[in-house]
Amino acid sequence: MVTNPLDYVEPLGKAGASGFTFHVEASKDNWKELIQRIKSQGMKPGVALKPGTPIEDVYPLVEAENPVEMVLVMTVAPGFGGQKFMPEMMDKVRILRKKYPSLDIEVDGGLGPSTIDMAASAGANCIVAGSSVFGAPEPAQVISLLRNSVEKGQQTH
Ligand SMILES: O=C(CO)[C@@H](O)[C@H](O)COP(=O)(O)O
Repeated sequence: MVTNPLDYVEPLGKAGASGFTFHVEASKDNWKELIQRIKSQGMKPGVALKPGTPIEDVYPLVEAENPVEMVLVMTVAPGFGGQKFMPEMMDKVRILRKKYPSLDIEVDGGLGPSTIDMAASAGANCIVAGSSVFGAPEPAQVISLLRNSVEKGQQTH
């Protein structure tokens, strides 16, 4: 998480990033400008929210005339890898999936073989996984397992 996301849009666009996700908590006054600039750099805009932030805070950004295309539900406090997954965040994912059936919904923090089914069945279709993949003896196997769980979850939504 950065506090001044606007400063990073152009550098990341020029570096070739395909997406740019900013925190709703850090963009209360300039999210419309951020989305416009992200798209003008050819990137897909997403908005993230911290565990303590109500899900309603992202609705205006999803329903805007020029909307974000992904919502990232943080399942740990932003800061570092290796934290414990917060299952109570799945309520946010379920609410979003019901309200926006075709929206990309990402989860980030503590995702791995023991938690992926909770996220996938709640409706998440994009997964950020750090330690469960990079700490695995066979990272490809963990990635396959995560992917299979999400594909299975998608069939029920
Ligand atoms: O950057 C963050 C949290 O700030 C996350 O992207 C975590 O780094 C994910 O790591 P794991 O929880 O999967 O280890």
